[in-house]
Amino acid sequence: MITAACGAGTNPTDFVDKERLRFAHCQSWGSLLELPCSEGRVQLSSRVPAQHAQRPGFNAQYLQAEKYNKLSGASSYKGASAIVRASQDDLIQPNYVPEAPPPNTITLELELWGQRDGTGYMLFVNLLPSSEFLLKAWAERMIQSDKGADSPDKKDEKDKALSAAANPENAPGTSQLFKLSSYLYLPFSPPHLPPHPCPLPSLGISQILRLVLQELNLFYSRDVNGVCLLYDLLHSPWLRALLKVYDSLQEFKEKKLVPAAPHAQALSSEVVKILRETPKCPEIQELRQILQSPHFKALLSAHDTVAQKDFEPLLPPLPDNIPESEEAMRIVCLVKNQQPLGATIKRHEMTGDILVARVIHGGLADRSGLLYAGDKLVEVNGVSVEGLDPEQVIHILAMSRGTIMFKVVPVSDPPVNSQKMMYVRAMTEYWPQEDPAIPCIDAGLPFQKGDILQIVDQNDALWWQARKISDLGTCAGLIPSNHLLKRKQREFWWSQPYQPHNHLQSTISISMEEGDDMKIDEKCVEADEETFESEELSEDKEEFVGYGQKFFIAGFRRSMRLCRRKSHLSQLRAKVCGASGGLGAAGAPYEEVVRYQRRPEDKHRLIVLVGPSGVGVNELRRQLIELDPNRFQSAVPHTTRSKKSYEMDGREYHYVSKETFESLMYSHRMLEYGEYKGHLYGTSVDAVQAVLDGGKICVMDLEPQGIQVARTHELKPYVIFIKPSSMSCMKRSRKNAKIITDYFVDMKFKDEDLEEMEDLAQKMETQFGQFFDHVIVNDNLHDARAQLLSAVQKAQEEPQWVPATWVSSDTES
Ligand SMILES: Nc1ncnc2c1ncn2[C@@H]1O[C@H](COP(=O)(O)OP(=O)(O)OP(=O)(O)O)[C@@H](O)[C@H]1O
Repeated sequence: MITAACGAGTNPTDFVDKERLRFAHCQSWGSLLELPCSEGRVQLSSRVPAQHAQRPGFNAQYLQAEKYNKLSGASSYKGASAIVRASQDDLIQPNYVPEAPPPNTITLELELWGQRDGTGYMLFVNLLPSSEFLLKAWAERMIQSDKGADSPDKKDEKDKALSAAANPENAPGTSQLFKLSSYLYLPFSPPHLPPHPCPLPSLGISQILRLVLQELNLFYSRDVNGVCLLYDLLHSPWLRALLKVYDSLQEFKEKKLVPAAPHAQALSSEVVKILRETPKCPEIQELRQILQSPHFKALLSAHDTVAQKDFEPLLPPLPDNIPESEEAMRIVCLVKNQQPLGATIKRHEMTGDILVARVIHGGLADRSGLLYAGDKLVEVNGVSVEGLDPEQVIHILAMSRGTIMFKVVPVSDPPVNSQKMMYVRAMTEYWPQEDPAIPCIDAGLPFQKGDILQIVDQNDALWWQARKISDLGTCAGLIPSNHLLKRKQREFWWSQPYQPHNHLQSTISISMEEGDDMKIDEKCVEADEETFESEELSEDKEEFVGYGQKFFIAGFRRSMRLCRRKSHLSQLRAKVCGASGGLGAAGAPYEEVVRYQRRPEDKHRLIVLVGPSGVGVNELRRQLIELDPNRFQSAVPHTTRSKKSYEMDGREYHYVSKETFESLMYSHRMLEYGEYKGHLYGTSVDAVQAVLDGGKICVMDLEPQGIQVARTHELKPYVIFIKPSSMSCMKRSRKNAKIITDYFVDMKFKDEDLEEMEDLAQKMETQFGQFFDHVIVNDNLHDARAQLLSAVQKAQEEPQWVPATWVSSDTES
């Protein structure tokens, strides 16, 4: 018996190649074990049956393992090579005659390598007894089995074998030799055919398949090369299943199914009625429940619809004599299921024809694939539209219920939307109801600042079609194109000369700040005149003691925030930014965005916190840093004031000259800056970069006017807006909070402070909402901190919409 255990998922198949046998050992007989192997290690064990080992003459047997160092020698096994190793090396020497009886089990180890040709290599290993021994053994076996009843075929074979054994000169030919060997201890019987997994219906193709398999079976036992593969293929369960499906479909097609009852619903109701009158038992109860369940009723309803062929829409019969001129007509029937048609119409200026102006992406008309922009309407529900106004046609459409039939002359070249899908962030808001110019108010898509829109159609220079990414399942809506919206914005601004907050330069911040300055002044006076004098001292106190802070954290320069409000910030900013005011994007109504996912090896995104004064921006920032100072850090600000004895350059501040500071300002390397008591204070891009370069997440607070400066591909800021909660909640939660920290002014929030905060928050949202990536309502401090932590993590680890320029700049660099 030859058994084989193969590595690398190969399956050995006993298989005989007569040609190979002739080629290699035409003078001897033997077995060829053909292994379809991929690269790997194969072990073969040849076990010599005990009865043969004890026979006289067995010693004369020689085992031969044919060693093919280069299988490439045979043309059909190009490129393959093999080493044959035996557990006892000498056993594999050709024509080796062992001195002692061979062990019962001989193990050969084969190592295969080479180019795979897709089917695996064929390796031949011959384990050959001497032909003399084999003949004798076979003859003896034949004689023994003679005692049993033999078929005429077998008898014939035995006779031939016996004569061959008696006279070695008459040795059988190769194929006969193989047959003989298969009767002996090196069997080559074909593998047992697996039983059919399930009886296939004896129909057409399946029957043919069965016949083919039977036929193949015969070939198999005759060992025709290549049959095995075909056998396996035809016997594969998937092919059988496929054919079974095919047969079933054929059968179904021929049957022409007729419903047993076209009114199953009525029948079911009748049955339920009868069941109600029959004595109650659990089975009847259950049946009643099933028949009355909504799903079952729906199923029966669907069944009846199909059985009665009650399909909508019912197309009107085509007129018998269609005039030639109407050849190009298309009749379109749409079923209006409480949803708009998703198409707009217009009148052709020259001809007066009513045309389909646009088909809304994803709407009913678009999904039907039957109406195109440019199609000429001829009739709607049998009513000719010739000479009608578009409004009158719309009225007919609005009054129609269910099926609407259009007769149209198709446009000769239906428009093809070849533009790629684009995503934009709305930098302004749009309300179709307030726009008298929109072609169809109902088709308009309202959006707010910061909404991400998917632009699906830009064919029209004035009106694009878009969807909100939060609502991609719906059909698209009309939005003004970039060009049109810019024009509208310009017109609006010019028509509103007394509303400076709508101006491109966005001077709302300036007016807000001026207002704040006054309030601060009042508070300061109200609190303590002395406070101004002791400001520096208090600042020192804050930076060293940190009022409760466990360790020194740079960048909490309260004085700078206050001084900025009191300083000439607006003038400084105007000087630096020129006429554009640094808000160039305010003029662009849409900003193209892409999905950005920070890779682990990338620098962290800058986290910017924005909020009205006193809302808790610094409190939250401080708490976040204290939570994990190894992960979060502030940027060290710059100042032109002189260093004090207890300070360290680069710890509290970077102490620089006025010239250096101004050069940073004018080269736009300052994210924020202000002047107080003749000194400049600010945070530079480089200070932020230093934190990011150190592998930490830089968390900074910024006046909203600074967001635009920070929005670079370098920093990729993620802006979080800290918003006050409702007045009632604020009054409760800020009972013990201090409006200005103890080093400067220490006083409780008054109602007007809270109102001012709310008002300021609203203004910030209106003016800068498009830049906010996330909004946190700071009611409960603990919750707000948890939200902040989660938002910061999301910003670093999850995909976010960012300006497309940030990502393309990455690719370029
Ligand atoms: N959720 C909250 N509940 C109660 N008190 C809070 C909450 N958030 C902040 N505070 C307190 O409110 C006061 C003002 O907070 P904070 O100093 O952080 O304001 P800010 O937003 O940084 O203001 P500014 O911009 O003027 O510096 C502090 O005393 C702070 O502890």
